[in-house]
Amino acid sequence: MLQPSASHEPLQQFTWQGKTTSISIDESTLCLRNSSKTDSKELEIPSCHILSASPVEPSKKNASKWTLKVDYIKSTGEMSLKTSTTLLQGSKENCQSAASDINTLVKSLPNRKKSLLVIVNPVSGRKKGLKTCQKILPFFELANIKTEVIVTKEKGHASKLLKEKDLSDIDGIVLVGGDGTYYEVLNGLLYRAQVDAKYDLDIPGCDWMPSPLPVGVIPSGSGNGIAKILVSRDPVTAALAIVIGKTRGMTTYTVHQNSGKFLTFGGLLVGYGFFSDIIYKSENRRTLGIFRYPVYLLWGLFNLRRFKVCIEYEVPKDNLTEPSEGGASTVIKGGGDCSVIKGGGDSSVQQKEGGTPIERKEDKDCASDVNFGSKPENISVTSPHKEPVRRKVIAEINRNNDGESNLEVKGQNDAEDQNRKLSDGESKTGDNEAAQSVGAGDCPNGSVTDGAVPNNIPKGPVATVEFDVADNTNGVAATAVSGVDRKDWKCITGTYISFGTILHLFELTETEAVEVILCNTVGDLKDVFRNLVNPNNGPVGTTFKTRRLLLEVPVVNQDNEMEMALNCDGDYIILETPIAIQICIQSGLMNVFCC
Ligand SMILES: Nc1ncnc2c1ncn2[C@@H]1O[C@H](COP(=O)(O)OP(=O)(O)OP(=O)(O)O)[C@@H](O)[C@H]1O
Repeated sequence: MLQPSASHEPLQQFTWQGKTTSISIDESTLCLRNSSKTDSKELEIPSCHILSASPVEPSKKNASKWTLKVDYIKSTGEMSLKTSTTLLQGSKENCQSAASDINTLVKSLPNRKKSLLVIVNPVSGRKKGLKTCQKILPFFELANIKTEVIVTKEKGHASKLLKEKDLSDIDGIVLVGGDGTYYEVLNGLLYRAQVDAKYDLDIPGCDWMPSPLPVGVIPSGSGNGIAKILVSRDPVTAALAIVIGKTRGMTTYTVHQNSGKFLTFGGLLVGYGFFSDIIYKSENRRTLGIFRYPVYLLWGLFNLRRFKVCIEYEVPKDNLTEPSEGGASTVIKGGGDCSVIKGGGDSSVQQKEGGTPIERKEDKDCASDVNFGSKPENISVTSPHKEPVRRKVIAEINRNNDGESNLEVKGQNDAEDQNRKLSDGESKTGDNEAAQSVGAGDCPNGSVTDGAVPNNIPKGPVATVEFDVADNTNGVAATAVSGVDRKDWKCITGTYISFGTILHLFELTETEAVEVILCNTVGDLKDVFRNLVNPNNGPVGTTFKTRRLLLEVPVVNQDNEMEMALNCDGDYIILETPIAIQICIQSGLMNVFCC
């Protein structure tokens, strides 16, 4: 039997387009050469583009020539793949042995998958998931890739399935759906990877285990943002890219509550406000298909909600991107040894003696308070509200002989102290060395938003300290987030109509940093949509890059009802209490088929 040759030795002589032709194949290329001319290549096909080869009997009984049929993938433009076929005539033996050799070689290619689990969302987009699936399955069959098809029965099915199913015989997942289906698959796979590795999901900022299997996306949703970025919105191109088998790592994020409690994985964008309102509201009008987005976009523009937000973010060491100019934000650069700060309309900043100088940029339009604690031990105190309603809480500090402090809340003071408004510039400072973070859970009915544990407390159970506590009904989030080393962090506080990483996640798989876009004008929003179409349009609103951020948002709507949807990819989760959340970004966690 003729073996495929690593040095392009011809397999056999055939007739191709009327010319005597030799065919050779190695790991990189299948090559047809005109035998009469040396070195004249007639057709070259990358080996990974070959679907399969088969010997075809002559249709006429007495005909001696058989046909070698080679099905392969052809690029027909940028991000467009089609199938094509070439036919060669030869003897029965030549056709059979060449077909067998080609198939053996293709099967041994490292990127060629053998068995795929296909998960179909029958309700995504225009409910064409099953039809789309039927359209693409023959390509996998042609490429001798086994498939197992599972049609989801309800929301959450895909995620649950991937958490539980035996996947040992499967070497790739294909989803037929939209961004929400990708979100489910990603959550199922990454959750499973952490559980298998016995990782505790409630530890933000961990180096998570990557997905054990690559994921391919066959677009069948409404927006299909993920499909567009990875390969194409054309299902055939997407399926053929999976056959070729090239993969890459994808940036993903985890969302945690202030306490560290894990909320979700995600891989496309995360946002609240305008974007999540559109997704959340339009969910009830799925019958409109993709048109629900423009309809609710208009609705959203007429019902714009604005949010006072405080974001603290880590500055990536290799990528010190300053927030773009012009945003309604206040930024403290440098992050010297400053401690504390407090609510009220105008912020006050105190710098510790001998600390790194603080440079402050301020936009006068911004009603904001800013604080940035430079040391992990510092309490960082901020309030996203201009005039927060506050309550006092009496807490007792116990300091043991090793200098460790414990804070115990003893209770709130009486009604006359409630709703006390802090005067501008009023501030408390604590010594950096002794200060400790105070979490939301430490206080009844609210979150500590101001205060630091003074250092001059003698050892032993001692002091009583008063903390100002944000009133829950005001929706002020906890700000003293524990357990985060914020040495190289910055803070932006302002009023925004939305927030998101807006697809840029995909572009930044190598740098480990993602772009955060804060929109504070309708013009910014317009630019965001322009960027969705063409991500190279440049910065929008206030833009910065980071790997990790703490986000504090009030979650009340105008009627003082708790309601805030956090939009994660094509899906959302409802936040029901004032919340500070951590978003941690890690590159390369998801392995995805790409072009
Ligand atoms: N069998 C099912 N019945 C009802 N909902 C399902 C089912 N299977 C999956 N889902 C849910 O359907 C929702 C929509 O899916 P998906 O996001 O993929 O489509 P889409 O919203 O049309 O597309 P896109 O997010 O790209 O705009 C997802 O939240 C998913 O969890």
